[in-house]
Amino acid sequence: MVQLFSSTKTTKRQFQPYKIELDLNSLDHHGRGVGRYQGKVVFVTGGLPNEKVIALVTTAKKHFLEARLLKVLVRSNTRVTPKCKWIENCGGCQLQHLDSQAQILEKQAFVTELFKKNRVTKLNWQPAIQGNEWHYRNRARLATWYEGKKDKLHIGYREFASKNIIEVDRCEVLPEAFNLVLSELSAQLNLIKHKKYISHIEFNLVSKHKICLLKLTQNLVSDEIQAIKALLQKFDCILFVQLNEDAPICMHEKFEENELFYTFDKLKLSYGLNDFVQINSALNITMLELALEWLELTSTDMVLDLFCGLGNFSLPIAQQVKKLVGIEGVAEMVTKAKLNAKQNQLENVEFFQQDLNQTELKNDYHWHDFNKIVLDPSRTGAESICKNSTEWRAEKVLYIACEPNSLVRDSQYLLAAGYQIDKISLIDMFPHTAHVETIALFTK
Ligand SMILES: C[S@@+](CC[C@H](N)C(=O)[O-])C[C@H]1O[C@@H](n2cnc3c(N)ncnc32)[C@H](O)[C@@H]1O
Repeated sequence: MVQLFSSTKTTKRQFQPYKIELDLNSLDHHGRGVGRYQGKVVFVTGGLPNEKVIALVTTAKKHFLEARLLKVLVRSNTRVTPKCKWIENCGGCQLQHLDSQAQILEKQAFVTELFKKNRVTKLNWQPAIQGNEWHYRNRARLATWYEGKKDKLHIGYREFASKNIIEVDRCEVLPEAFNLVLSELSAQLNLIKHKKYISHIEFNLVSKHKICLLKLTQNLVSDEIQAIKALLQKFDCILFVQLNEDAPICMHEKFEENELFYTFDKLKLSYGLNDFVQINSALNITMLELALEWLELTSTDMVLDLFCGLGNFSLPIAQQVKKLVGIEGVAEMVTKAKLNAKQNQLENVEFFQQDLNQTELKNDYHWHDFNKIVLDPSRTGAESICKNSTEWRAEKVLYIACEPNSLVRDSQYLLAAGYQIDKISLIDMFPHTAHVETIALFTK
């Protein structure tokens, strides 16, 4: 049975759930089936397009209802049996009941529809980039909740749109190596006295290492650390601890920080446990290969990599071009990007720190200097930068988007500046989740 744990007291007025029968015709951006009932839009968790269902309304707002699936009356031929036993509650992989190829088509249709609303109809979709459907997350953070009355630490994921924690003993998108650790680690953590100081557990598969990072609100005592370390050693897993916002500390003397890296071809990219890196590392490689192919790089190219992080796109690009300039907002990431360039003997690169909400390039370069631009912003997108695109001379702009609404908004500026969408592809970075990642090439 699913166990739900809440860390907050609820004071909401009691709502009486009620059953409705309706047809569903699309999916929303959370992966919920969408239909109508008595003139109101209804979002049904667990429902799929082309289904007739009975659903339990759990929230009623002025313009919409939220409901959860009770029974499928007419079943979609894309419905499959979910692999995970927590699918109904866990906020992680809400699309597991939809066939994986149908997930791609639904996500593509969702992006197409967003563009269409903005009067963009020519997209030239390319085949989606896909990797492993399961066990693809190289990095995952699990939440904890300490239940004082029972002196029990619960470990799991947050429930959809809630602070509740769903306790899990395995996860289908975690590497199996960590599934083996999870239940024994949970038992071990429950044996220690100061378990309530553990706020999160993060698993990382880094180069050849398995790492478990415990985030703490207060220090554990030495015996507790030793017991956890010994348990993890059984699984060849390395323990790091991090007290609040301090840097993570490795509990194994022989482990060197420079052992945290990933590779692309012969390049070695080092990073720290708190740095941004792509979570699906296998698909990151495929994405980089596609980016290089679409950019059609030559030895005379001058390339600007905006939101460059620690150089994930910059370094592979720099190997093929005359000059690469990377810009990134976080100073520590700029330092890492510079170190990565140095350790790979790349001398045609420069990295600068700049808040890209400002549109002037804060260095010796001008927009006119670059004939190719890469944009890989976070979810809020690159609006300020793209507003400025009338000034660009670049013949190719490659936009990697983790939020389709931002991509569509920013595309309006690029299109107005004379760019066309040459091609677009879905990157299936997070199968079974509602997350939609795309790569789009603009040309002029
Ligand atoms: C999706 S990550 C991409 C990083 C890198 N391209 C990669 O593939 O690993 C977005 C990056 O944009 C940076 N960023 C976010 N907001 C920014 C801003 N306003 N100015 C500059 N960089 C920003 C983040 O620090 C992060 O490194």
